[in-house]
Amino acid sequence: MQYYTTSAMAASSSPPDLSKTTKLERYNSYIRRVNSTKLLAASSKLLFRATLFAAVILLLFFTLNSPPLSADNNSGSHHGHIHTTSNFLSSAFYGSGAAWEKQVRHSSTPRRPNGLSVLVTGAAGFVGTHCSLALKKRGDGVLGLDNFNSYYDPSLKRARQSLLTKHQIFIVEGDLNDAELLKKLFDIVPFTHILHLAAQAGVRYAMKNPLSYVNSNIAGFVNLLEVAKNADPQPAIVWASSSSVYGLNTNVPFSEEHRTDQPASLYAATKKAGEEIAHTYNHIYGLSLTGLRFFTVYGPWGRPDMAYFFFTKDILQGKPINVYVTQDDKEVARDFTYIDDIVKGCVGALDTAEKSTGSGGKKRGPAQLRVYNLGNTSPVSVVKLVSILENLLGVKAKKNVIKMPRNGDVPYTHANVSLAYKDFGYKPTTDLSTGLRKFAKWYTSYYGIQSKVKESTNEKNDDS
Ligand SMILES: O=C(O)[C@H]1O[C@H](OP(=O)(O)OP(=O)(O)OC[C@H]2O[C@@H](n3ccc(=O)[nH]c3=O)[C@H](O)[C@@H]2O)[C@H](O)[C@@H](O)[C@H]1O
Repeated sequence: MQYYTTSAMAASSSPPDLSKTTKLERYNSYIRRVNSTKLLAASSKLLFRATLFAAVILLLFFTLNSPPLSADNNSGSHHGHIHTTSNFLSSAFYGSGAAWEKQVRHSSTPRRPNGLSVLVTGAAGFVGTHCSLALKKRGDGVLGLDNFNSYYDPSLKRARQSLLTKHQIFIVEGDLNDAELLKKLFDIVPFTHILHLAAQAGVRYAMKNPLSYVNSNIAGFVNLLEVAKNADPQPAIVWASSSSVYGLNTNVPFSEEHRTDQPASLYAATKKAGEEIAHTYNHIYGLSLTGLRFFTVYGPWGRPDMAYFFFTKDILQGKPINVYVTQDDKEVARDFTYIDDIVKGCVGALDTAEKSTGSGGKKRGPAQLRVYNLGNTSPVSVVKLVSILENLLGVKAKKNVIKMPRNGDVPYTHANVSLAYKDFGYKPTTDLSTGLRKFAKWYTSYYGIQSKVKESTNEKNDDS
């Protein structure tokens, strides 16, 4: 517009023609009017869009701040989707509402004198759920953290969450690698302890998705330790290592001073890395750290990726199962450990954990660093496990006995637990038949299966 005016004036060499000037002025004023109308229309469009955007954000904010959904949704894939969204939004929105903060505080507050205030990572997992309930029952404050990933059916995790909600335990939906979210939690609550159970579990899956192990068991753990070391007060940390760190060790029963430098799977290697990382954070920052080497934990609300669980499912559905034997046709065996015994071990470790000595990222003195076996001290072969299940379920299994593939599995585990016994009275009391009966009862009731679990078997005394 400016160009038109200037060039028109510059082109005129004769005396100014007033009628032309007036026309020009009229034209200019017309153009200005048109422009200002356009501007008004554009800005009201912009205003409308901005309002719409703000409304969507507010809607999201309130949706994410509402209390956890009851957990009876059976659609696994949906949960996978929710998980992605809330991870993305967790620190920006989920962790900033007043209602959300109130839930976090309420859940973490102990209800007994000198009660602990524990952040349980992996709270919607198998061991996490049981430990959270046990701690809450005795009056400790418990806040859960879980990313509800879809490694196995997330509807089972939602059902566990529902159980925890009934007991006033709140689970924050977020990822270990979300440092902002973790910091926020420590800003709100001065946790005395972390029970760190979130991990990428499973020995064989490590060949399919190796990076998920690095992401959760190494990066996630370091992220948690970074936040914990900067917290003031620093919490004491008890965390899940694994029997798999013994790898190819043939010295039995496995004792804490045996070698653990021959992992047979990437899973084992990441758990072993966790133990070394724990040493570093203890050494530099004075964090109190206790690693618990769990031996093949089983029981009600268990993990569907574990053999006892999917054997039960397949036996009941009449599907064949693969029973591994070693390359020289020997039976493969595990020191299967019942969940209630593991819970007692976790609580014992928490109760005897000394305080961290540092604060705000600075060490003030030497701190406690411990590692314990938590097993059953009584290995049982997989062949025997299957026969107990057949007996309990009253169904004959279709067994394919095959040589163990090269998948990271080790042939045998057996725990020596005298150290845990000495330090916090750990003493496993549930044999495999008793524990599997409890599992089978839960399984049939949870999945609504008519099959009646036998009240007693003759297996009780021949497990070992
Ligand atoms: O103690 C641990 O630290 C680990 O315990 C658990 O690993 P594992 O002891 O390997 O349990 P699990 O997979 O149930 O296999 C049981 C047995 O069945 C055999 N097995 C398995 C599959 C199959 O198809 N056939 C079979 O014979 C198999 O060879 C094995 O002998 C946890 O999953 C792991 O997260 C970790 O915590």
